Formats: sequence, structure tokens, C-alpha cells
Amino acid sequence: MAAPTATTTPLPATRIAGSPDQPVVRRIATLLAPYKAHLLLVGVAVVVSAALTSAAPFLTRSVFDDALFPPGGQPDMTLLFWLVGGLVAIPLVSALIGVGQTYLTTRIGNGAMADLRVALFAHLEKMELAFFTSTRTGDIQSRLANDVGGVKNVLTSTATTILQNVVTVIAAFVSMILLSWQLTIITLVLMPLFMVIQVKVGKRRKVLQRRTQESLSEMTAITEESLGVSGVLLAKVFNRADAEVARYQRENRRQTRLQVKNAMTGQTFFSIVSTFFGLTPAIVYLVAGFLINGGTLVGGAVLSAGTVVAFTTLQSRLQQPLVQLMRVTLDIQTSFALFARLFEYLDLEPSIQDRPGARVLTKESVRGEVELRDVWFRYPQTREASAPGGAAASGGGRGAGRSARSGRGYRALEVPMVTALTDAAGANVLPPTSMPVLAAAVPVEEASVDLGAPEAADDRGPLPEARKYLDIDVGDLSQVGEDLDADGRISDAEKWALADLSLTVRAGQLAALVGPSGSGKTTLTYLVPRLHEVTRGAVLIDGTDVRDVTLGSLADVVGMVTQEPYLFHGTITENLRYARADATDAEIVEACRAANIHDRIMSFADGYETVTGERGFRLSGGEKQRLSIARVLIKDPKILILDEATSALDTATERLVQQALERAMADRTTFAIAHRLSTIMNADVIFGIADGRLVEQGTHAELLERGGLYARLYAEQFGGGQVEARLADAVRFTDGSLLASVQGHPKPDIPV
Ligand SMILES: Nc1ncnc2c1ncn2[C@@H]1O[C@H](COP(=O)(O)OP(=O)(O)OP(=O)(O)O)[C@@H](O)[C@H]1O
Repeated sequence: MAAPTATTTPLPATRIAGSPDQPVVRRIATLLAPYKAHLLLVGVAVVVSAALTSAAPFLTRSVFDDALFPPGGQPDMTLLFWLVGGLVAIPLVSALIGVGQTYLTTRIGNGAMADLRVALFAHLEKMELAFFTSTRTGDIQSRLANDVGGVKNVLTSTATTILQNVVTVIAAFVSMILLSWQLTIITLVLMPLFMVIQVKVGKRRKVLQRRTQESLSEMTAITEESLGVSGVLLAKVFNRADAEVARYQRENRRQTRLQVKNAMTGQTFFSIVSTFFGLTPAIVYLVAGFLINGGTLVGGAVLSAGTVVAFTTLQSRLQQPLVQLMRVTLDIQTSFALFARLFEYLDLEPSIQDRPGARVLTKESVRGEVELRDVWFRYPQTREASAPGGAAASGGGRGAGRSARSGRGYRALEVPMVTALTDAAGANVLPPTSMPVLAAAVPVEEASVDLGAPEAADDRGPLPEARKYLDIDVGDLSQVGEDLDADGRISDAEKWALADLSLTVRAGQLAALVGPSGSGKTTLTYLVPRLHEVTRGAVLIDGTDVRDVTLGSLADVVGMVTQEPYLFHGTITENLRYARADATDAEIVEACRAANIHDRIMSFADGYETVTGERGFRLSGGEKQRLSIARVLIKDPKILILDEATSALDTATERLVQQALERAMADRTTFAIAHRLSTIMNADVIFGIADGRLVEQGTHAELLERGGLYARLYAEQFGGGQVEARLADAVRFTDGSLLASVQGHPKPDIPV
């Protein structure tokens, strides 16, 4: 079968990134739409207080021209009382309105911000796994925290500030024209120039803001990577703490520089504007003198002392809102950079989601047969939400690689266990449909599996004939795929993680996946719960394409015990109830007993209420594995995917984990990425995977007889049947004996 053309999920055209500001404005408006009523109230408050503020200068004029210095000569005290009363009432009422207005705007702003944050969080939860393996956690966190926080001001007060100031400016402007249009022209003559400069400053600030946020992202990412338990451990082990500090310091300096630049951009401009407004009253007095002297007032209007005083009062009142308006406009322009970053994430289309009309898979109705039919899969290209800076994926930090591929210890090949599974459903499950495909594609002989020669026997300690298989060179095994390249099946340009793969596991069977490191075993298992989506072909459960059922119901049916079990910071009970919120205490204890972890839990001072610590770091690898097995038992899925990961276990806990796994595998379809000989021997079917292809399948006996990939792996990894499993601190032999090792190398002189 020819390799299908690659179909990577394209990044949907971002409607916001790089587009003009207009769509952003509309989206911000959408964000504020639920708060229409509040906004209306704020509008009323703004107009009322602006009207009151604008009325004040007219009262002032009357104080001078009608009450204090009336044409008749004597002050009019009654009128003066009324006018002073008005002048006192205006600031009082304005202050009260101000309190209400602040309450409303704070509610609107914080509410909209919370909505945005939740929308972002919910959207990110829907993103496919591949997005997270290629995006740094710190970048995601930074957008949720720093960027959303950055737009807070815009959402909280900007709309009101604009409205308030626009109304004030308009009212003051109208009043000024009413008082003297000539003087008004003097005051506003430089405004157009100011506006042009302001737009330019805004553009510069926007660029700076984007860079500042990217730098903040980088800082968050560094913190997240370096100050997490794993990061600290890594830094300590490699003595890189100083280097980590230097990295953080460098980014901090950049951040400081950007912040200062950001703050200083436009300051000169604002100083000039303020100076101009400060000088205006003096200019007004001078021009007033010329106007009065030259008799140039149109229509014989009189420029009274009161008018001049009222005008300069208004003019000085105009200054503040005008400057504020300019600053706010600048803030908005700047905040667009933040909104754009946020909307970029919101616009990312999850590449794996429910199809319209997808049906619900009920646990009760599922038998658990799993078929992979002509499956081709390649990892999608990294999606970068943020082009400049590339913090999303390309960041040169050490985390980029780490998050893209979780680090794993050495392992030449994997093999399973299970003694309790006595399913008699037939050992070889090669379905008639896939048989020809397999035969035509990669019969094991054709795959030219070159596993390299076992190391020469030496005489280091006991069981020399077994020991020679313990130091397999992973590189040798990884060459398998290159042979396929030579056959032209997988070209260099199109490196498929899985290619032309068909297999079936019947309900209740145990299927062991074996093959060299990087051959695609994990990838294959991830296709079943749709953590990754097949590029071509299909994965079927009981004959139903997994794409035709809802993701939620699929997750209910498929359970996983991964290599590095994840526990969140919380109590043991909370971690276990994550599988099923309504699990009773009795069910939890029962699952823990079955997973061989109950007694250990009870030995902790706080028992089931023991806090597991960040990512369960307070627990040993074996304890975490058993807890994660208990968790999957509580979930009770029909299909189980498990990675035995024996290399993380020590001799003391390995047996406990093995027993727990045996119980977990019973009565359900199981895909085991097998690391134990007993699992392989007990498997109903063994699938040999090399370079993303199924190169052979059958039972242990069949595959041994065939003398292909499995036979070689069996000889080298399992010492031809003498090695049961490789553990963190020893090698366990099938006869029960142990050989202590350091980093996988036998140390016969260390007694176990
Ligand atoms: N998220 C990813 N993005 C790109 N490539 C990936 C990703 N995860 C795995 N790969 C690649 O896909 C191939 C198969 O990897 P996979 O983890 O499935 O192998 P494996 O057989 O489970 O290996 P191991 O036994 O070491 O766990 C490898 O070449 C690996 O580098």
C-alpha cells in the first residue's frame, strides 16, 4: 500500500493575529455584551456627572458677573447663596455617583476578565494532546495569568474612562464655545497634531507590549520548568542551579528593559501636551486683551471678566480629561497586543473533537474488541499560536525538548506479564481481513530485522549466559526502521510513526506489544482513546469507529496506566476519586487492596488522607504505580492500556505491582506495553512492532518458532527465557533469583 499523503491538521486562520484592530474591538464588545445593563447604568452616571461638572463654570460666571459684581454695583447675597449652594452640591453629588460608578465598573471588568479566563481554560482543556506536547506549560500559564491580568484595566475602567472623559470633553468644549469661540480655537489649535503623534506612540507601545508579554511568558516558563520538583531535581543532579539562576536573571533583565521602555514611550509627548495646556491660560489672557482692545468680538459680544475666568476654569478642566483620553487610547492600543495573544489561543481549533451526531458509548454495551484497520499515523506539525518569540513551541530553553517528549530511561524492548489471565479465546487473533495486508506489507523475514549481535559472554559473576543479554545496545534495535527505508516503504520525507498497521484484539484478550524503543508502541496505544487521531485508516471498538463516538464516553470505556503515573497535589482519596467522583469509601479500599497498596496507605500517619505532594513526589515509584492501578480499578474500564515500566521499580515493590497489574488486566481487553516475560508468555497475542509497522504477531511459541523480531528480542532482552524483568536496582530471573545492578549493569558482588 502506498503511503498516503500527509494530512497534518492546519492551524485555523487566526482571525485576530496580525489582523487590523477592528475585529479585536468587536470581540471585546462581545466580551462585554453580558454586562449591557451595567454598562447602561454606568453610561447614565457618566453623563449626569459630566453635565454637573460642566454646569459648574456657568455658576462660577454667575457668581462673578451677577452675584458678586452685578452691573448695579452691590453684591446680590440671595443669588450668591443659591449659587454657592449649587457649587457645593455639584462635587458632593458627583462624588456619590463616582462611588456607584466604581462599583459597577469593577464588577463589569472583573466579570468579563473571569469570563475570558474561563473561556480560555475550557478551550485549552479541549485541545488535543499533541498541542500540549509541543507547547510549554509556562506559556499557557502566562497567557492565563499575565495576559488576562494585563487586559484587566482595559476591561475594568477603560470603557468608563473613555465615556466619562469624552462626555466631559464634549460638555466642556460646548461650554467653551458658548463662552467664547475665539478663545476655544486658541485652546484647541494644536489638538490635531497631538492626535497624529499619539497614534504613532500607540503603535510603538503595542509592539513593546507584545514583546513584554512574550518575555513574561518566557519567565513563567522558566519558573515552571526550573522550580517544579522535576526541574529542581535535574538542576541539583547536574549542578546546574547557577545556570538556571543566570537564565532567569537574563530574562528578567530583558523584562526590566522592556518595562522601562514601555513606560517611557510617550512620556515626552505627554509632557509637551501638559506643558501646552499649562501655558494656555496665560495665552488666553493675552488674546482676551487683544480681543477686548481691538474690538474684534463678533456681533459686538462682550468679553466680561466672568467669562474669561469661567473660560480658563473650563480650559483647565478640559486638560485633565483630554490627557487622560490620550493615555487611555494608548492603553487600548497597547492592550490589543494582549487581546490578540488571548484570542490566538481561543481561535485554535482542537483537532480532535466530537463529530456532529457522535453517539455515546455505554460501558455496559461495550464488549471490548479493538481493531486497528490500515492505520497510518504521523505526529502533527507543531502548532505555534504565537509567531513572534515562538514561546509556544520553539523556545530554545531546555523545556522545549522535555515537554515535547517525556524523558524515559533506557529500555531495549518491552514485554508483559500476567499469570491470572486464563482466557481461552484463541492465541492467534490475526483476522482474515488483515492477514493479506500483513503478508504483503511486512512479513517478518522481509523486514530484515537486524538486532545486532549479542555481546560476547564474559565471566562476571553468576549466570554468565544470561548476563550477556543484559546490556543491549538500543541503537542496534533502532536500526530496524532504516532497513524499511531501504525498501522504499517509508521515505525520509514522510516519517510515519505508524504505517500500514492492522491488528485486532478480541474482547477480554491480553495483547502484548513488543518492539524496540521508539518503534511506536506508545503511539499505537494512544490511538485507541483518541489521544491522537489516525492520519489514515481507523480504530474500531466492537466495529464502531472511535471517531463516531463521543470523546467523553470513549474515555469512560478506555483506561490507562501510564509509565509515569500522574498524581495531583491532594490527598490519596481525592486522587483516587478522580476516576469516579461517586466511588464509595468501601470501593476505594477494595481497589487499593486489589492494587496491593492498602496496607502501605494505612501505614502512613494520615492514611487515605495523606497528601501525595506535587505530582505525587512524596510517594515512591512503586507506590505511585499501584495507586494509579487502584485508580483504574475504580474506573473499571472495558479496555485497559498499560505500560509496565518495570525499570522504574525496585525489587521490593515489583512483585506487588505485578500482582496488582494481573488483577487489573483480568476480565478486560488489555494492551500491555510489556516489560515482563511472564506478561508476554501469558498474552493471548504478541504484536511485534518495528519502526511503526506490525512485523509479526502470534503467541510466544509461534513467534519463537518463526525466528523473527520477537525471537531475537526474547533471546537478547530475556536471556532466552531466563530473565523475567529488568528493575531499577536488579534483574529478576525467571527462577526468582535476583542480580543486583547499578543502572542496569549487573553487579554480582552486591548481594540483594
Ligand atoms: N509528541 C510527539 N511528537 C513527535 N514525535 C513523537 C511524539 N511522541 C513520539 N514521537 C515519535 O514517534 C515514534 C514512536 O514513539 P513511541 O513513544 O510510540 O515509541 P515506543 O515504542 O513507545 O518507545 P519506548 O519504548 O521508548 O517508549 C518515535 O520516533 C518518537 O520519537
